[in-house]
Amino acid sequence: MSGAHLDEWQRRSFDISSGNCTPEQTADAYRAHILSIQYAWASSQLSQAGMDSLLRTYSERYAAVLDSDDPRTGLNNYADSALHLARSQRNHSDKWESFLTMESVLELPCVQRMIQAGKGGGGSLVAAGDVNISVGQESRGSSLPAAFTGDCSDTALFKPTVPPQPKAEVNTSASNPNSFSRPPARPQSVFTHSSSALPQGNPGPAGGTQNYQSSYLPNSNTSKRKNFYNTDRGDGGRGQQGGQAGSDPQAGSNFKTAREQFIVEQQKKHSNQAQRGQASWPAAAVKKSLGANRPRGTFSKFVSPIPRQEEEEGGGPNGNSNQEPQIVDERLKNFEPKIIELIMSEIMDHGPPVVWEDIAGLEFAKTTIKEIVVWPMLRPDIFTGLRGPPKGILLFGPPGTGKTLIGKCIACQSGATFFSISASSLTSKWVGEGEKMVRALFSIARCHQPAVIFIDEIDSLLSQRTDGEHDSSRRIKTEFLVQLDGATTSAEDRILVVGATNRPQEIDEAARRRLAKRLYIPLPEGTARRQIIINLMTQEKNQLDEPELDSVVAATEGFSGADMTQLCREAALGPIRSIQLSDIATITADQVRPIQYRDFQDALQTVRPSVSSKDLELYEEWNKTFGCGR
Ligand SMILES: Nc1ncnc2c1ncn2[C@@H]1O[C@H](COP(=O)(O)OP(=O)(O)OP(=O)(O)O)[C@@H](O)[C@H]1O
Ligand SMILES: [Mg+2]
Repeated sequence: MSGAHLDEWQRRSFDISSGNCTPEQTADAYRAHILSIQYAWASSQLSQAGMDSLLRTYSERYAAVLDSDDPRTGLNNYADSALHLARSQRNHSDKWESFLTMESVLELPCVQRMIQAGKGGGGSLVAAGDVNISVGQESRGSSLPAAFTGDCSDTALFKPTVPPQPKAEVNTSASNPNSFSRPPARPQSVFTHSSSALPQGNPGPAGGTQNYQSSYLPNSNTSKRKNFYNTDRGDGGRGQQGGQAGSDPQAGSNFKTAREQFIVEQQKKHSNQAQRGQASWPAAAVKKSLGANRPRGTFSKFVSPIPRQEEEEGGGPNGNSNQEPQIVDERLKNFEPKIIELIMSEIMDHGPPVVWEDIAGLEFAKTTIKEIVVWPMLRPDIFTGLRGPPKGILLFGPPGTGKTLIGKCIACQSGATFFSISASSLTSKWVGEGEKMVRALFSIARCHQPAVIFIDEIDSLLSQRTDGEHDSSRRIKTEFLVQLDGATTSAEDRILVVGATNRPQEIDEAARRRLAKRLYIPLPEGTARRQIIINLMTQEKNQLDEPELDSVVAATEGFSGADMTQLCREAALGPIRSIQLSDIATITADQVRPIQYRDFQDALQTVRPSVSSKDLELYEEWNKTFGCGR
């Protein structure tokens, strides 16, 4: 190779090995390597054997970058996300149809140009600035050039309403089975380079539309280069059309670009399905393009709307006896597995079990929640029509009064699928992902009915919408309101949203309306505080008698449940503090003295109520205005 060429090669190799390259840059560098190898061979700077071996190595590396769905090393994931972003525009409407029909695609100016070029014969099908999709020459017996036929696999992602007619004449089932390129999820020729700034040249080897020509290549050996291109055209043709082999059958005989392989497989599948009278190849294309080989873990059933087995056995989506997973797939097919996985990880199975008796006081709130959550879940047949439970509950009150505890209790006692969602799990740095998460959350909840979606600190998610706020958080809120309103849920859906907050005044008024049952969770009264102490003290050795207990209860007026817990913890440390330092290493657990009244007195010196009376007034006020308590 020439010096300039080698310098360039060296620079690119250094870039790749530096580890600082993005997958796109790595792919570009490999692509450039491949071109350099071809040009070096065409210019007699490289032997045939050398070219074969180098080409194989670098094509494999390039294909690995294309196919890898690791976002740090591959492009497949990128395509996956991008395509999902595009597809998510469909929202929940299963009846959505893309405007991309066969007719509308045919009317596109660039397609018209290609058709014209194809009809004209001999002319270039693709202009220099045009995209990278040509895979060969005009298909025989078809008015469409093969370039366009290949492109159909891309548009198939948007499910054209008119399924493309099978084109048996371009079926290339006789293609080389030894191909080492896997079908790419990102359908792009290995040799594709779409830069319009580069001079137009002949298509590169293996049928790619490579228009790139290195400016520093020596001009010698023009005839060989020409021959090379002719050879490779033939080679590409072999893949696409079963045409004549190139002058050197060894050259790239095992090589097929990832895109070629992809198209070949699509066409094969397409013609098979056409023979069976089916037209489901767009779905197959989606599946292929989105890296179906990715390990999906336990959530695989949500990903693929049409299982591969079914396709190959000839059963259509309706011909399967296993109907239930199909329905689940249908409802979740618009969501990325990643998002579904994230939401599923928020399902709370069983934490430490909490029973209603663990919650001291709060009788009204507990009864109301049982009415709304537990009974309707048990007897949905009775709780219908006007008796139907509300779709949303808001638990509000000072900090530490047991709102989260109630949430945990609902999780354990309701028998519903319990999603415990934090605002942070619904927000994402990716634009558009936040609202997708919200949509996915409700869709998954719909699939796992009856379901309770518990959102702690809901104020951070549904605070008042302001002009200055970030657009994405605004969209998340809007999506949430839409979902809460049940516009996309039917009346029979048994999904309950329970929000908890200690800042009810910050909640958006639209959200407030949707959380119809607003329950005040106040500071515990005397009996509740007493109950908390008894509950906690039964687990410990203590010598607290009734009058002492009464005086502790009296001394803790204004304490929240959390403050009471803190007081008991502090008092429980009293016996430990009374142990001599010299004994602490040797004393047995039995020798630690029981907790006594004096420990509580000491603890009361350090533990103070965490809620001020001024704050309390605000809650009381809000409860009077918006609360549903008596
Ligand atoms: N009514 C109660 N009965 C028993 N324990 C309680 C009660 N209220 C609070 N606690 C105790 O206080 C701890 C904190 O309560 P929790 O986390 O439910 O408060 P919260 O109302 O969610 O507070 P925040 O608004 O700050 O989130 C609980 O783990 C529990 O130990
Ligand atoms: Mg809480």
